[in-house]
Amino acid sequence: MEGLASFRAVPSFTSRPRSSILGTALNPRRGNSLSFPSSSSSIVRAQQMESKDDEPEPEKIELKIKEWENSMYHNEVAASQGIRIRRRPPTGPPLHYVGPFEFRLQNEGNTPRNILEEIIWHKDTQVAQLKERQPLYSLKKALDNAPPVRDFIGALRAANSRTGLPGLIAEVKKASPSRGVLRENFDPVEIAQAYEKGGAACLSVLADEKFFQGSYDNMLAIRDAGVKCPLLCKEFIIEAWQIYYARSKGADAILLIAAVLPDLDIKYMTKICKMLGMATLVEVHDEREMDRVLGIEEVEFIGINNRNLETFEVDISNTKKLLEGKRGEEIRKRDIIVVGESGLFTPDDIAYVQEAGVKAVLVGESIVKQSDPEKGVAGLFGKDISLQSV
Ligand SMILES: O=C(O)c1ccccc1NCC(=O)[C@H](O)[C@H](O)COP(=O)(O)O
Repeated sequence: MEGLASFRAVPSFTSRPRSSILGTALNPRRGNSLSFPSSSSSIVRAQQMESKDDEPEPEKIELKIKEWENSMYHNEVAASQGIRIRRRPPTGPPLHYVGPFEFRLQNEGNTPRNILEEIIWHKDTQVAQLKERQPLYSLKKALDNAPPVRDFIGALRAANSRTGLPGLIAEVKKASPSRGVLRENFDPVEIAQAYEKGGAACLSVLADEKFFQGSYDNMLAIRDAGVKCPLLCKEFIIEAWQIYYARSKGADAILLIAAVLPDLDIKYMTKICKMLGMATLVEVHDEREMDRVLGIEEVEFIGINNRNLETFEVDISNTKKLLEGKRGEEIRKRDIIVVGESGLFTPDDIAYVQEAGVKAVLVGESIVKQSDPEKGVAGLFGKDISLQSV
């Protein structure tokens, strides 16, 4: 069950349908025809093969080829579902792929189209390195020593019934690409304890280091300090391996972003989470993503992000828009818990998304920036929602 490679049958070159956007070239090593992305602006460059001494081992070449095939296949499937984020830079087939030639796309370039794509490309490289250090079989063993899983969705439902307000997922976030550093004096445990005292039902802990200055150690430290709120590992998940990793660090829930993951990945990863007793928050931003996600029967927990992760634009009316009409009806019928995410600052904002139909909210900036985050929670809701209050 490790990653996509073993989950899907990787289509062979001969059996794979060749769409009009695919170019072809001869693969002398396999004696058949291969496909690589091409466009009118892409010029394929052929170079002389390096000397024999420079050649990597055949197994490594094979692995690179498989990775590249997978990534091309992923991009095709993703694009057919309207996903614009590419998993890897479109550098073309790996070196030695086609015998004496190295193919490389030129004008497509290695520049990510937006911040989300940049994050995903970085994540892809990072996960590959982490997996080498700790393969899935050893990670699975580590789960025996992981702290027990807590009921994330149950905690949100309980908070919602207790206060009559959306259950709060309070975010432990030092920085973000759109806002820069939010809090200089950042003590994750202190902040988590303050949120809990203030009445947060659950916490979201940023794990990404490069773009959010977060870490898995923060999550573990928060758990070790005795914080009882269930924890969402706020990470950009692209492989099943990351779910096991998050669990080993004490996560009770993970986030899957529909703008990044094809339906089959969402389905597969949701099943893994269920098996591990974890909750899966599936995040959408537009109608198309919402419809895709509602088409996946395993999904029971949906986040509507008011922030466009490609442009950073924030508009809380997005939550209302995606919950109107048939979509809202379906959500209520299936008793799916919806979380309103991002850009929530005032009691009026909370009332607005509650009116739209959310049972929970995910809030970072407005409360993490307060000198006293416990009071920040009360300020956000316009009243004390701590356990002592009700
Ligand atoms: O916040 C960003 O700049 C960002 C950029 C790229 C990908 C994700 C990003 N943020 C994740 C989130 O949506 C928020 O951390 C979360 O919903 C809380 O939002 P806020 O209350 O506005 O801090």
